[in-house]
Amino acid sequence: MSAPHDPVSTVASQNLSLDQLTALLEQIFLRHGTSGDVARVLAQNCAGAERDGAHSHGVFRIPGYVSTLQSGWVNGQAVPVVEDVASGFVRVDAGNGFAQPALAAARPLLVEKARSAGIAVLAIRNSHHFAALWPDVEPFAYEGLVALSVVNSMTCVVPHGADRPLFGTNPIAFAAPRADGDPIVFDLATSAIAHGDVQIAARKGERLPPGMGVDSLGQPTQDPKAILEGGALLPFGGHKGSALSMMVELLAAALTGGNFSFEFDWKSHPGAKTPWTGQLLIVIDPSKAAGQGFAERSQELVRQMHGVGLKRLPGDRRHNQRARSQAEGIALEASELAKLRELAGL
Ligand SMILES: NC(=O)C1=CN([C@@H]2O[C@H](COP(=O)(O)OP(=O)(O)OC[C@H]3O[C@@H](n4cnc5c(N)ncnc54)[C@H](OP(=O)(O)O)[C@@H]3O)[C@@H](O)[C@H]2O)C=CC1
Ligand SMILES: O=C(O)C1=NCCCC1
Repeated sequence: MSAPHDPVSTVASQNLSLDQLTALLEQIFLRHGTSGDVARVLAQNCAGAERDGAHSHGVFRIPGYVSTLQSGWVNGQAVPVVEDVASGFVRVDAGNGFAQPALAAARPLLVEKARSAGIAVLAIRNSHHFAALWPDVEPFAYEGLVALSVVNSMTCVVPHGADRPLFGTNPIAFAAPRADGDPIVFDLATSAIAHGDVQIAARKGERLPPGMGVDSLGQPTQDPKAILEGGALLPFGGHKGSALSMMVELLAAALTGGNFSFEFDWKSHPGAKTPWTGQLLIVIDPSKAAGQGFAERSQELVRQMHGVGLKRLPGDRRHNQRARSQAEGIALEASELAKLRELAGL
């Protein structure tokens, strides 16, 4: 591991390769009771998020993973049970384990079904998702498939027109191949801001932009601590984001057999940090569609978007950061790296 000094800020940082960071995180997961399979999948996911500059769901989340594992809230040894239920439908019971190993276990069958039927659904229940959602969909697009996924989280968002929280931050991620470039990918919370970004702002002592959340009295606030301590978030885009959040609850929980965001009680389980919910994926094989090749059509859309002055597509920032991380390594603050090494028992 090299140990350069960040020339811009006064914070010392160290740069790790993706393999080095993945190995370190894998060691942490193993040390805190996960199986080898679970450790590998979670470490790759989390290191990939950090590499792409998705900081709210990168190594920032590791203490939360450790806490939730130590508390016994989640089963780090769970073996997902995959059920082949219909020509276009796969179900997985994640066994109170993490969602990503459940997806990994079901993935070959899901892809086989999507390619033969043109479309396939994966319904994951009894699962914990503590990560960014784009890593779950992006790989499908690199294989020429279109993928959409939703996952619900924990009650902290006030539905539009209501006065108390009910929904989770409920992200939606979408990935589609294009002919000439990285896939088109977006991944967004249906809350005005992700819960992780509120935690990061609180930690840094920063105020939030207006319109993100309310305090414990339901009054608008820009103080992240007031949102975290008895307050709540708002959906993005008023009634529109609220409707999407409701849809996520229906697809990720009602359709999968998982918990709604309001249905699990982690307050009586000290140390629990991970929402115990469900996840839905829809995978489409665009080669079954009519007309010109899908990837060429999506490339044409991108060309037209650039033609009207668009500079940044969703995913561009991540891919630029990925290229930087590949060239220079993944920069971690020295104190952050020291904490990870301690958790790994080094
Ligand atoms: N597991 C869970 O339960 C939850 C996870 N999350 C995760 O939190 C993460 C952050 O979510 P959120 O804060 O909503 O994400 P952002 O608002 O930062 O970004 C949402 C999407 O919009 C794109 N984007 C952002 N700004 C621009 C711009 N100016 N022009 C064009 N595109 C833009 C991003 O691309 P780019 O990435 O390239 O910036 C991204 O695809 C997500 O990964 C989400 O999955 C959130 C809630 C719950
Ligand atoms: O940032 C969020 O919002 C969440 N991320 C991980 C799971 C809980 C909600």
